[in-house]
Amino acid sequence: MIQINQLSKKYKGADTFSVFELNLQIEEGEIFGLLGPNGAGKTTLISMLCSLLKPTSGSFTINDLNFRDQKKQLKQLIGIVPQEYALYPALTAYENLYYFGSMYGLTGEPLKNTIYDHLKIMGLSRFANKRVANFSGGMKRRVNLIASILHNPKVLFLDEPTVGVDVQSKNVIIGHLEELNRSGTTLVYSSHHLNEAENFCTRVAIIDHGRVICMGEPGVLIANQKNAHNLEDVFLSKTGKALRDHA
Ligand SMILES: Nc1ncnc2c1ncn2[C@@H]1O[C@H](COP(=O)(O)OP(=O)(O)OP(=O)(O)O)[C@@H](O)[C@H]1O
Repeated sequence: MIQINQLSKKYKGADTFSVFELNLQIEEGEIFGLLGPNGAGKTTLISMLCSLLKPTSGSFTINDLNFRDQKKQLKQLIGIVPQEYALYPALTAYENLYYFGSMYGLTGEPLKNTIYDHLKIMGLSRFANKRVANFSGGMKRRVNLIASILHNPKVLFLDEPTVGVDVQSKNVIIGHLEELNRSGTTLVYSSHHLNEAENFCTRVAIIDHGRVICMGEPGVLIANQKNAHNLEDVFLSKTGKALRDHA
């Protein structure tokens, strides 16, 4: 369903490629994890797949839609949960969600009902009419997630959806994502939470320096890596222990 062929990105003025000749196939119904150290290229890859960033070379299709000629149809098919909050702090949760829903052509009662349904599942019903500016990080993450799924996307891209949230919010977010997946949404998610990814993902790709260096079901990767007890052990064996500081 997602077919990525030799996809590369070199930012303007950069010396090196952030994503380099990357090939990947993600099947319908998967929960696919993109893992990798800071600067590995996860956000760059997700941004290209969401048509937010133009590839330098290579190609990809989602549900056989080509990113060059069928961008408009492709955007209707996908949802994006960005790493940064894409919310208007001065608006209430409901107003934010109504705005995002209307961007996908949703209106009136159906949109209103969908918003209230999601707010309820996310434990936010009583905050519907409160300004987002006063929300905690976990509440903002949950509103951010709802904003990206109101149009019921076939594929949802999530860039670190549980970063900076408490365990309670994380459980609600992961639970809702699993429910979405059960009802047919393919999830592609990046994270630094390896324990979470180990339990949540059907398959993961470990990315480093813009390339896939290892891919498979978490359990199989752990079983195949000598002395590995969990995905973090596999990750460290594949990517090393050196810090990835850059400025
Ligand atoms: N707008 C940009 N201009 C130039 N270089 C960029 C830009 N955005 C990212 N990069 C570089 O591209 C590389 C990949 O960055 P990217 O943000 O995709 O990594 P990441 O795996 O998402 O990292 P993190 O886990 O820290 O979010 C890094 O070297 C980064 O410095």
